[in-house]
Amino acid sequence: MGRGNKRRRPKSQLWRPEAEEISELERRIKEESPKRGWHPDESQEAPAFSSLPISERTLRGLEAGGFETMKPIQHATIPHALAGRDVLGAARTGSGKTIAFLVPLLEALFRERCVARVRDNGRWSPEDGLGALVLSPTRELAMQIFEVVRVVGAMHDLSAGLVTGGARDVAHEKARIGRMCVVVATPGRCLQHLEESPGFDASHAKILVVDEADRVVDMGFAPQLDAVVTYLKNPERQTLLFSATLAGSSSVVASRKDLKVSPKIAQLRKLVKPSVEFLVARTDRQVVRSGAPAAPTPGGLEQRYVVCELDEKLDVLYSFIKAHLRAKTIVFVSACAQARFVLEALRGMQPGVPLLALHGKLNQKKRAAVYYDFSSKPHAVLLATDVAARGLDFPKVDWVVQLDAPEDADAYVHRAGRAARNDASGDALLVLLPSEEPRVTDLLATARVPVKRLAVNPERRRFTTLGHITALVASRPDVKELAQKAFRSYVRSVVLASDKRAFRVRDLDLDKFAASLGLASTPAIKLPEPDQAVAVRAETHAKKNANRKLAKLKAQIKEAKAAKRSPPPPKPAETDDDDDDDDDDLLVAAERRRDEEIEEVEELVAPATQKRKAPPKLKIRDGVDAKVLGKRTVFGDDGGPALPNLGDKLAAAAASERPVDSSSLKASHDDFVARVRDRLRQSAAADRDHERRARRERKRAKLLPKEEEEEEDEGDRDVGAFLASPPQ
Ligand SMILES: Nc1ncnc2c1ncn2[C@@H]1O[C@H](COP(=O)(O)OP(=O)(O)OP(=O)(O)O)[C@@H](O)[C@H]1O
Repeated sequence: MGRGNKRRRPKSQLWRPEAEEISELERRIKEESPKRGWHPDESQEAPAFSSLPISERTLRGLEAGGFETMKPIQHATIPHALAGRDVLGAARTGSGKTIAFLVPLLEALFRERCVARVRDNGRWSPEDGLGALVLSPTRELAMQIFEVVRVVGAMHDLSAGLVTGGARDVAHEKARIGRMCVVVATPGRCLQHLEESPGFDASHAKILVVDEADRVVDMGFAPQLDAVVTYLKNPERQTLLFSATLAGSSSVVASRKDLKVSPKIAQLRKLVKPSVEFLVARTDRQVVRSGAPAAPTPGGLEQRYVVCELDEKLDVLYSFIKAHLRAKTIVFVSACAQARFVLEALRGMQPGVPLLALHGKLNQKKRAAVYYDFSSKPHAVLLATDVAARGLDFPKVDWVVQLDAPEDADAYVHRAGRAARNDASGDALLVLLPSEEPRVTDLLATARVPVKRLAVNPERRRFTTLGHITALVASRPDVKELAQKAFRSYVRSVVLASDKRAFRVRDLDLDKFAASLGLASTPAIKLPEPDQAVAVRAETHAKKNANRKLAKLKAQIKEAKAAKRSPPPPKPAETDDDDDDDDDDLLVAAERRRDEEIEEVEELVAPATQKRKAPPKLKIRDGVDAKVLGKRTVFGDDGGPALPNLGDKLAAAAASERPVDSSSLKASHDDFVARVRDRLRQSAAADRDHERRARRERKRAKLLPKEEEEEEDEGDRDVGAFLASPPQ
């Protein structure tokens, strides 16, 4: 239930008569609404929310959330949206877009439903079904929006529901969704309810909001969005589209004319009226309706990049973490398997800061738990895939480290935008391979991202994660399996990346990379030819989406047959995995696109009949050269050696943990490597057996239906909330 319920008093004591308030609001909106095309002056400070013609209920909700003064994007868009206009709003990450669309949404429903009740003039009312639909590309972002609805809408008599697919029980949602005035949803699950839930009527919905609108298109949700819109039949519908990169980084959209030509925008263009107000917040103070290029990342974000070899990345990360123990850091990697492996690897080294991982292979319950856990911790490291990149508002993130390069400038902007939110300061560090540097820095420069190269002092590279990781992988078959998966996932992400000028597998030293993950041999991997990568990617998606239901049905039939023949296989130890074949999990299919493609392509391109190349032998060098030992990079608090005092202090602190004497280090490392090599040889055969068994079990486990996990989640979380009191 909404917070407003606890403090409810008779309305007469709280509010003046609604009819009176509404007619005054309508009068003010008529008189005070800006002209079409208006945007705030550059010099104009954004005023308080109380200056807007909005209801006391919304004002109190805003006050309760600590929102008094508008942010530039709110100042620019809310007056237009209050006047009932369609809005296309673009502003940097963390600049307050959620409230920019929630305030007009709550106001429109308040005025509509009360007017409907008072005058019975055919406007929307709760009896008409859904009043407003908010679509977000990811579950986490939807959860976050829903939390803001609960705060800002706490004084309104509106019901609100969160519908995001995944582990939730569809039947449970179906029973309730028809009673919701406001639904915050992911596109896949929303469409499913529109198609299947008889009580869910969106035909009178007054408002459609699409948050992270470009991402919705990027993630392949455009067809679902189109399908959803066919259910919204109200000709008076108002549409609000928001995004951080709609107009920002890689594609500058400066006018309505550009809206027509940009293919990505063209897909969204259909959703809004031709008269849409297009507003871009260029800086923290400056809002323009059209205008010159500006950096798409927050002004308070210090952005740097370092260049290192692929096999040095874990050393770089470990050194970074040790130097920033009192920071809250998000580390982006390109695939779930990497997040899981790096988590295990770092945990064993106990760097002295809580470690968490957020990726698409966690079930929804765990993802929510990690989200809240990381949000509440003052210092922690979160290993994340792009699932966490868009729109998530983790409080006070100091650093964003992109350990694997982003696919493009938009992805960079969204990842980096997890820090320096809401006018705070923050730092972003991008780790690039030498082969990636020229192209990626070009892309960032074109997108006007001000990122500076950081020269890392090689003198400060002294330690390695290799010894620990090799021992860990040798002693833990489950971690070894993760390392192999991480290896394959990373390599495939490079092969399947669309920008071939930035990402080329031939530039990678795969043997060294495998060794840096503690693997005795380089895992065999069958890859599509580079010129087939795009086709493989597209085909994989099409197949996956088209065949989900059929695949599930087939799997169930197959499983039933197998059960008749033999007892069920033991459940695999790994319990985090979401079931990729979950029929209801439409969102995750797209959300995990990169990761899932990676998993699926493996099946597509490595048929059992194909001969595999024998994996090369373990490459542990006889001598101990700097590369094999790895390098420890010591960063100062500013991310590099720019502040020598602090950097030296940190280096000394790190050095005090482990001796720096290079000759004794070399001798003990030689000895260690020899022992590990013996152990590896002994365990290699056993590991191969284990791998085979695990692969078989995974295949069988994938065929198991998903109901068990969904039951576990049933009732764990609200599907909806009545913000103040249930609609009459
Ligand atoms: N008017 C305001 N006054 C104070 N704080 C605000 C205001 N509006 C938003 N915030 C805070 O700013 C932060 C960022 O807001 P929000 O998540 O809406 O940004 P966003 O633009 O949607 O970001 P992203 O592009 O990453 O989704 C939040 O913590 C929010 O509580």
